[in-house]
Amino acid sequence: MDTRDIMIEARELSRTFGKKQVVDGVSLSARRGEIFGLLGPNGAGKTTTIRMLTGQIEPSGGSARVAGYDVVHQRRELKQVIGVVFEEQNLYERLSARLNLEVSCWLYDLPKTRVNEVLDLVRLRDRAKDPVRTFSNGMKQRVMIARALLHRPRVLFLDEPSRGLDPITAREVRQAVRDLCQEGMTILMTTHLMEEADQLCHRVAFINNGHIVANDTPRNLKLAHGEPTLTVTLSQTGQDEQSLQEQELSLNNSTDQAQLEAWMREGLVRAIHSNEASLEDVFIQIAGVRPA
Ligand SMILES: Nc1ncnc2c1ncn2[C@@H]1O[C@H](COP(=O)(O)OP(=O)(O)OP(=O)(O)O)[C@@H](O)[C@H]1O
Repeated sequence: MDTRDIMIEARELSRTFGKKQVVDGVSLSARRGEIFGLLGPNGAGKTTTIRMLTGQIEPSGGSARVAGYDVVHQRRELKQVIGVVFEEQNLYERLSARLNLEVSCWLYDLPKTRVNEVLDLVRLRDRAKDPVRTFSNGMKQRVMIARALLHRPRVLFLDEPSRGLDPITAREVRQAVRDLCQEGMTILMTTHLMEEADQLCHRVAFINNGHIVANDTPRNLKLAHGEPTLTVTLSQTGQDEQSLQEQELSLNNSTDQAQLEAWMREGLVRAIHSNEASLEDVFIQIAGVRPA
């Protein structure tokens, strides 16, 4: 792989606040066009890691480069190639989406011609004239993403992009993230929603107590650590369809395997469905705690 394709690279990144070690030796890398998910429970160190990678706070140890720039020594260059969207919404509610973006263009000396392009990227061009206060939370989140894209960043950092959103608006935001990735953007996002990460991220790192405890594709993690199960639909001898019942069996458990063989021999099995382990199951198995 061409090393120029590595857009985010952290090596043994650490951060203490007072005596508290909040991030402890985090190493990770993300390639161009990849959506990388940093997953973990509250207080795990996700936001602190993003704040270091975006040059907002200095690491206490280790190093990191984003789009080739050192996050401590090349902060000015770094700011020009990254976009950052944090959780709190800080839009001008009374102004239209377009005006919100134009104000940012004016503040940062960017061409206003870019506004239509970013509105298209987040699929909000048709609502551009409406005041932001009339938008759903998902639409507001997309305006914030649009604003972070005005200066054509190469790497986008999203902290909990769907926190507090209902499932439909969260889906709109996920679609916007996918669209950006199609355009070649590298995205690092934090989330404690395992299903969201599973659907969206090419690669995820589990972080717990400031440590990365796993780092791989969601599929590999589920294959390596997840316990697949079977849902078996049974009918009891001499009874009709009404008395069907479902049982869940583990594929890695010899007692369950013997049970399934016995049911098959007795002709009780009506249907079998296989269930893949969820990323949440894997997280609990590896980290020993729930992700949220
Ligand atoms: N400026 C600070 N001063 C002192 N402690 C801090 C500071 N910022 C974060 N912390 C502490 O560091 C730990 C990790 O916080 P961080 O915000 O990185 O976690 P997180 O994984 O993003 O959690 P959440 O999902 O709740 O946002 C927490 O215990 C937090 O209280």
